[in-house]
Amino acid sequence: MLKILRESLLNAPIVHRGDYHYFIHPISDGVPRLEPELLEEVTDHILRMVSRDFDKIIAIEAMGIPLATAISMKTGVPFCIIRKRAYGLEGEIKLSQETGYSKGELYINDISEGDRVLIVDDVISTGGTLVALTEALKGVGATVADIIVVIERGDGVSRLKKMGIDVKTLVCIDVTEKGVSIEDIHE
Ligand SMILES: O=P(O)(O)OC[C@H]1O[C@H](OP(=O)(O)OP(=O)(O)O)[C@H](O)[C@@H]1O
Ligand SMILES: Nc1nc2[nH]cnc2c(=O)[nH]1
Repeated sequence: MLKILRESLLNAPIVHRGDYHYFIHPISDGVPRLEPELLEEVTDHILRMVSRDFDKIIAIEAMGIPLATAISMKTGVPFCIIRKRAYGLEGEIKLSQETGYSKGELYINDISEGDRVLIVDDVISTGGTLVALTEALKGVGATVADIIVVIERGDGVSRLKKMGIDVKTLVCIDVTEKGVSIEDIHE
């Protein structure tokens, strides 16, 4: 299982973003092209790992979007995108995102008290993005049914665990300038 994901990660090129070794992969970048077989392998696996008890899917721009689209079409559940630009709508919530290589703002719209959400994203690294997002959702009064992230690197998952937040991932990798190695695959 997860054969296409595993092989494609082992072939992922690495570039430098400052001191950060950034891997490039179809699921996390859309580059090189995302083949439907890989998207299907990953989203079918996600649906086996999560509870089906959610009424909204939340995707973080940009690379949560193809995952959320596929999951939405398979489940019939709508998705909202946490955007990197403001719309100025009533009730919009702004949060600060900090990753290992970037800082910016994210904007939440159309999530309300009582919503049961599935959060989906491509990568977790420092966990900065998910810490900010889960805190904002708590403020809104939404319930997080599950958080599922395809690729785990770094200590973000344990950082969230210490806060009492469980993040499920499909694969845990290590990244050096030589490339990606697989530490654990959650089949
Ligand atoms: O755990 P963290 O250190 O917070 O990193 C994880 C975040 O980094 C990537 O987002 P990025 O802002 O690069 O967006 P992209 O999807 O547009 O590549 C990824 O999609 C996560 O949202
Ligand atoms: N594509 C990609 N996305 C990331 N998000 C956090 N770290 C990374 C990384 O190394 N590569």
